Amino acid sequence: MDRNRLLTEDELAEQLALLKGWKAEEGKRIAKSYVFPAFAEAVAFVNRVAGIAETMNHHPFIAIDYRRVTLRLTTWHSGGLTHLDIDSAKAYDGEQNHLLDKE
Ligand SMILES: C[C@H](O)[C@H](O)[C@H]1CNC2=NC(N)=NC(=O)C2=N1
Repeated sequence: MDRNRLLTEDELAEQLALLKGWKAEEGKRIAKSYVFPAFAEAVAFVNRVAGIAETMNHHPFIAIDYRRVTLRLTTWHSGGLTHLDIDSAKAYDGEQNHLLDKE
């Protein structure tokens, strides 16, 4: 399957239903905010996200606002949302759960 192909609205709705806390923005991006107990954990999470992004060669927009990290995903070369964005969101959420396990 071509993971660079733009998702249809139905595909996007289906995929978002499988993800927790990710919201579509103008049908072109998906975004999620994660809140951590302290700034240091927020930064550690961003470093994990960076490692995943490099491995997948698919990079999110990242905002760190003290303990809140907001990630935004879109596939630049496709001009919208693809399976690459969904795959990335799942990978980041996996990292997040890992962090929660630690607490
Ligand atoms: C050359 C390199 O493969 C491309 O620029 C990659 C890098 N990371 C990327 N990240 C995202 N979100 N979309 C892209 O189209 C993309 N393309």
